[in-house]
Amino acid sequence: MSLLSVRNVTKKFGGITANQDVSFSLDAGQIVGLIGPNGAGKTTMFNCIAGYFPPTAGEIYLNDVNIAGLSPEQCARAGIARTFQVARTFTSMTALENVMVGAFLHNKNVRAAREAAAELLGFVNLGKFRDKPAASMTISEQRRLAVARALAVNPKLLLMDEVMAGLNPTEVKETVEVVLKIRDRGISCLIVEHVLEGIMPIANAIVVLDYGKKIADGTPQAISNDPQVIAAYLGDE
Ligand SMILES: Nc1ncnc2c1ncn2[C@@H]1O[C@H](COP(=O)(O)OP(=O)(O)OP(=O)(O)O)[C@@H](O)[C@H]1O
Repeated sequence: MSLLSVRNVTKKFGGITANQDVSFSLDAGQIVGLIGPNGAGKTTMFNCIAGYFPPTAGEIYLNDVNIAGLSPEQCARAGIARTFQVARTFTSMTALENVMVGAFLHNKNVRAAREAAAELLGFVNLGKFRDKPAASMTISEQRRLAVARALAVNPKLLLMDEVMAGLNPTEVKETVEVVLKIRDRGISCLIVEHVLEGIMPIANAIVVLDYGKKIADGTPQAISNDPQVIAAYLGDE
């Protein structure tokens, strides 16, 4: 059985159809990339999966539970965590405190939350920032901090929205290594990304959206050779 199964999801905002009859699935232990041109509906799909918007139609199964229409907190408790396109770090708080915010979802004990947060900071290679304000970190470091905070809710599935955008090649490599470590920890990853050199080498599958519709779904190699994908997206890279 798939971990995540998106079934015929449509999301409309008034007259705009941001997602139209989109279906795809992701198995446990997989990294799946969600790509497509600006405005294709990628973030909207994330928002539907993570409970920020109810889909207008369709179902979203996490294992055998239909989570479509649940609140963000209910989705988080069901096992879905996410990062945002613009990293929402609390800049005046320390790195450790930022991650503790996530840990408190399951752990009301401050000491246990602090220990879990410290472990996760080390996991994303930010241990040295533990007691430093998030404002002192680079964009790349703040994105990994947001990843650590999302991991602190103990997800089965992590949704990452453009964590590699605007990073230099070294930073992209560091982020890719963290994504692989997350997968190796048993957490599946669904990643919206325009940085194809980051996502293509590590994804089990790529789902391509264009004008709200799914136009392709397959291995990175199959997607790279798909004429419709090249015309809609890869052609103008
Ligand atoms: N809250 C909203 N209200 C109205 N329209 C919205 C809302 N969110 C998204 N849209 C519209 O839905 C469409 C899809 O947008 P979305 O942000 O999901 O695309 P995207 O693929 O994530 O784009 P990008 O790569 O630029 O982030 C766009 O036409 C957008 O204007």
